[in-house]
Amino acid sequence: MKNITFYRRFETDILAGRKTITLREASDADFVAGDQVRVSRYEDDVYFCNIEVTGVTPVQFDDLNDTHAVQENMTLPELKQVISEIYPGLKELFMIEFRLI
Ligand SMILES: CC(=O)Nc1cc[nH]c(=O)n1
Repeated sequence: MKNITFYRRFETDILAGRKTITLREASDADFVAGDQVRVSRYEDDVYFCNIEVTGVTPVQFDDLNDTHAVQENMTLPELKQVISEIYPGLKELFMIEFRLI
């Protein structure tokens, strides 16, 4: 089974179903719809759930919108700030949509 890690601060939102996408650089987006993926925390690799990937779509940083922000349980300015901190200067992102399984 493939694995993906999330920062610890996202764990509660994922488990509550409030965060249903993740925006990743290309090297971290090697998923296709239907993949069942083990999820662990980036900081300590502690497992916390499994997800099913429901879609993978390229998205430009400059095209991020309120729908993406809602899917991340953030405001759009918060989302742009977070992504800018994780991937400074990166314009081409991939939106991985998922559901808890
Ligand atoms: C570990 C890691 O890169 N986590 C990320 C990155 C972007 N979005 C996200 O939800 N989680």
